[in-house]
Amino acid sequence: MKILQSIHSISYFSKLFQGTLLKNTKRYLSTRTMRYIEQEEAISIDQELFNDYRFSVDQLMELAGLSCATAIAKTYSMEKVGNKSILVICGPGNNGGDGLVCARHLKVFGYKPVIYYPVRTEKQLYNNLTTQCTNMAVPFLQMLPELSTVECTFALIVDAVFGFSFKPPVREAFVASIDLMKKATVPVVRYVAAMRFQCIDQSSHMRKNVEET
Ligand SMILES: NC(=O)C1=CN([C@@H]2O[C@H](COP(=O)(O)OP(=O)(O)OC[C@H]3O[C@@H](n4cnc5c(N)ncnc54)[C@H](O)[C@@H]3O)[C@@H](O)[C@H]2O)[C@H](O)CC1
Repeated sequence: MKILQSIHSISYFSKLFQGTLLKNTKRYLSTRTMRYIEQEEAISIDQELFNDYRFSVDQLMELAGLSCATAIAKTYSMEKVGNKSILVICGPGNNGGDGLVCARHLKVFGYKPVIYYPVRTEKQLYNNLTTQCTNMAVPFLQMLPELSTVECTFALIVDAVFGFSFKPPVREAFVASIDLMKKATVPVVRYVAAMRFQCIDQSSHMRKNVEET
């Protein structure tokens, strides 16, 4: 299995704080080996960004989505993707919001994102994000495509289903999406947005250590 990663977001944070690194992130930024972080660690980093640094949800979500779209553009050039689309599967929470932002930036970069967003949460933030995608001609699918359709139509899948508020087991509305991502042979892109790490994983939906490339 080949795992690719980008350190774009880490250098972004280094620059942002001009050496005054967040106490929770410091140990990650000081090492060259990246890894997935645990749920509690991700939550505490987010809390620090909100409470100590006074970031807003919109700001963090924009950074997460842009970082993910940037990592995709660096890893999967327009030439590699060719005429194919990118399927962005969005969950009901902020991780899904990150996915909507990612889709919008992918469109700006010249890709053809298509969104599957089966459970919409009625909040102004998400309504605004879906309006932006609609107005930018990013289509929303009413149904999850079949595996065979995914394999021939999409160059990759962006997994923006759950972040750190996920509590197993997966509920009915997302079982098919998770199953599709497990079975698909096209690359599945996912990220740990709280750290703005971009981890691009070509196979399963399970948490793994990230190899350095
Ligand atoms: N904290 C922030 O404001 C930001 C975080 N970012 C990213 O968002 C996620 C955390 O967001 P949150 O909304 O807390 O949670 P999730 O996206 O993980 O989803 C919660 C959502 O999912 C439902 N749910 C939970 N478990 C299940 C399940 N087993 N089956 C089905 N549905 C489930 C739950 O009911 C909620 O509706 C964080 O990881 C970051 O990636 C943003 O980057 C910026 C702001």
